[in-house]
Amino acid sequence: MNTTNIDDQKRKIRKEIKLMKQDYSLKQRKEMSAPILEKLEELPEFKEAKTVMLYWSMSDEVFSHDFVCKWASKKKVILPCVKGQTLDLKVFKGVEHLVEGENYGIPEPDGPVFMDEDEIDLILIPGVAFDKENNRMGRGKAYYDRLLQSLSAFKVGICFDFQVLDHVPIDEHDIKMNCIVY
Ligand SMILES: Nc1nc2c(c(=O)[nH]1)N(C=O)[C@@H](CNc1ccc(C(=O)N[C@@H](CCC(=O)O)C(=O)O)cc1)CN2
Ligand SMILES: Nc1ncnc2c1ncn2[C@@H]1O[C@H](COP(=O)(O)OP(=O)(O)OP(=O)(O)O)[C@@H](O)[C@H]1O
Repeated sequence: MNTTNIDDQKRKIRKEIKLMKQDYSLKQRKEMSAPILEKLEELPEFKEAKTVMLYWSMSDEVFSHDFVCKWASKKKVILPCVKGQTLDLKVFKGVEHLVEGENYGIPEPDGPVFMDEDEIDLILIPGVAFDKENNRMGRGKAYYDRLLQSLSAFKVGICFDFQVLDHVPIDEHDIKMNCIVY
């Protein structure tokens, strides 16, 4: 199978998942998110982690805002910042220090870039779809694929249950998760 074909398959899945997500209100999404985040908190790798990279959820993802705030007083919490084709990492210092990011307007920390990538013990990664073999597909910009190439942290994919498929198409760049919580 050639790459174009895989990109086509991914595009089809992104469209299908997008339709399923439209069924949920913010209230429902928060209710669906709580038990997923509780599972994450039970993971030994999360409990032991001192530095974690989380994400500030967009309107169709597992709701993470309260989770980020909750854990920021107990662990060093890093968030991704869009910088051209790549992601910068910055330490979360509170909601009042979030600014609108470039391109997608996702809130991200202001302040200096966090350079100690090796210090990150665990990284929580949202995605459009995952499969039982721990494969992940994202929004199609390969931001996380590029970032993960240089990180050795424990990788946890996170999504709603309807986003776990039997099989997601993968190409040579895609990096597997260590586990998925949903
Ligand atoms: N919460 C969160 N933060 C994140 C990511 C993410 O997936 N979730 N990212 C993970 O990479 C990076 C941002 N990447 C993004 C890539 C695409 C789109 C997006 O809105 N895409 C449109 C269609 C594409 C387009 O605009 O051409 C869409 O999905 O509808 C948003 C963020 C860094 N921060
Ligand atoms: N490390 C990489 N370097 C250069 N190009 C890449 C890399 N990883 C993926 N690509 C290319 O970028 C495009 C998008 O990749 P892909 O569909 O895997 O992104 P994604 O994992 O869904 O997105 P994201 O990681 O942003 O959530 C593909 O055409 C892919 O071949």
